[in-house]
Amino acid sequence: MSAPIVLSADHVTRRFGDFTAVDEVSLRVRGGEVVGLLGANGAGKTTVMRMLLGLLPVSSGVVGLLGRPPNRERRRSIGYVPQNLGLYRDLTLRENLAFVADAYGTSVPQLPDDLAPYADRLVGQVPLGAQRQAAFVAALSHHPAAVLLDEPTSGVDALARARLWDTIRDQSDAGVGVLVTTHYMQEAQQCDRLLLMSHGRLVAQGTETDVIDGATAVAVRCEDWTSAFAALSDAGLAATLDGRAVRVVAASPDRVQAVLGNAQVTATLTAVPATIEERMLMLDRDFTHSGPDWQT
Ligand SMILES: Nc1ncnc2c1ncn2[C@@H]1O[C@H](COP(=O)(O)OP(=O)(O)OP(=O)(O)O)[C@@H](O)[C@H]1O
Repeated sequence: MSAPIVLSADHVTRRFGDFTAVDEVSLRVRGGEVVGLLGANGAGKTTVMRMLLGLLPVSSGVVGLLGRPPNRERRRSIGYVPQNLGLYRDLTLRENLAFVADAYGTSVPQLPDDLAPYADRLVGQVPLGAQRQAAFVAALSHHPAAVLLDEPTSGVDALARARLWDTIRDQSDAGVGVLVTTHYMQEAQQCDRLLLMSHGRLVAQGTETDVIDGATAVAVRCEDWTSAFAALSDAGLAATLDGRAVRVVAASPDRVQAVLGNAQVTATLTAVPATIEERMLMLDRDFTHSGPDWQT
């Protein structure tokens, strides 16, 4: 039997004045799964999370927390780490944890060993990685059924990030449903399922293979990679640089060849599978242009 649905949205829309920040989004998160919510800045991810929690009213549609409309009581069964972490900056780490335990009526959680040196420091005097870890401890202290994490590892080093992901995996192994936003594609690959948002809409979902959906990018190999990159960018193509490797999405190899030819840059072109990030870029361009310039 499948695990229960802990978070749900059905055709949820949120408008701010004339602006539609979230447009007809439907999603489900079940206990035990880690679902990644991806999208460019401003795509609507935080707004979705805040509506799921009932912290922001929907303009239309229905959200569910543990199968019912969100309310204060059901929020007590949820852990939430917002982008700003939600810690009180005028309290120490230890005081923050005591405060949260008091609010939930639970015992004060044990500080992990690596946080012990910071226990009695004010939040603002603690490195960001330790703040994030403490926010996790606080959000998980009452054994929630679902956890919402808004860019939980932003700005922390690789080791701290790996630790936080260990904690996320421990939670899902224990049956907790996790919805997590991230800008790190390596983290997206650790999710069981992905939801891609662009301009308020859900534009793709499923496994990494599902969301990439066979899309390809053009890899450009040439000596003069700086001229290649400049010419492609000047022509309005979506060119990216990874070291000296130039790649282009949403453009045919013929179009890339034509632009490079005009700029008198000699290059070898290969169609390669797109990454998640490139797929997101393509879907964003599909929205902002009338269509991908693949055909042009
Ligand atoms: N209270 C508000 N009033 C007006 N516009 C808002 C409000 N909250 C969010 N928005 C707008 O809604 C859009 C979606 O914002 P949201 O914070 O959900 O995006 P996001 O995908 O979480 O972005 P980021 O990755 O930068 O956190 C943005 O254009 C934002 O400016």
